[in-house]
Amino acid sequence: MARTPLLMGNWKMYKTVGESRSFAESLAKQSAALGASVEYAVCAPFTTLHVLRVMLPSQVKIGAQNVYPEKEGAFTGEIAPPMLVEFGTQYVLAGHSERRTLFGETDDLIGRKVRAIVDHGMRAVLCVGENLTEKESGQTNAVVAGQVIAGLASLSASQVAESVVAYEPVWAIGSGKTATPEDAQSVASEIRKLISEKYDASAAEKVRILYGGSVKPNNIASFLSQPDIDGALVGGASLDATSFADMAKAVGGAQA
Ligand SMILES: O=C(CO)COP(=O)(O)O
Repeated sequence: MARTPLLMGNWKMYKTVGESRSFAESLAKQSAALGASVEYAVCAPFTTLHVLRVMLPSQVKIGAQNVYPEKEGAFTGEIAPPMLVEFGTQYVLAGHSERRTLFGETDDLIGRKVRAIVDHGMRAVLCVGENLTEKESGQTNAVVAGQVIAGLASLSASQVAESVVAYEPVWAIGSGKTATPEDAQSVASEIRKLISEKYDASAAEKVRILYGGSVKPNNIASFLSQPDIDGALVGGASLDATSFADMAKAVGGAQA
């Protein structure tokens, strides 16, 4: 069964409401680039979700970059899953490497976030990836496997099937260096094999695996043309509407 490709932007801590409005207006003018065979989403700062929901072309879904794994409570500064649902949020990132390294998120907390996202009817995008030291010491597959197992631990096979795993080597994020498409494919294939072993063949067949790390309009097709890579999670190159539209065109081409 064919998996629908997913082009997902991660805006990180960029864009005010005014800047988000400009992005949405510009992308709306280029919406012919958003082909029907691909799914699109933008994971934006909480403060911009409303304006994006109202103004983005309807093909582009709304995603959040973080969530706290409780329904409500005395957790100053945090955002609860029902608050995201109310905005029409369909995807939520969990375990981005910046959250793991800058904010000390553990595999245990990330697993609880994934569970909370799914429990509230949204789709989790579990981010995994090795750092440079781990890559150079040949630990990539072991590190990624540990993060995948812990992140998805509380989900059933059918919930895993509906989720997304984003393989983002830490050394490739914002560095201008990418994994080779072949290396990214090899890790994606290992992730799929692991999910087949831990859950079942159907979950492995259905779960979407994205590559992230210095993806640009001129290299995205080389990743999407790999058999186990179903899309891209894009930081810097997703901030500009024309660049987003160019990637949409390239993804449509790669899947044609
Ligand atoms: O971290 C990323 C997406 O989540 C990747 O960022 P860049 O595309 O800017 O390298």
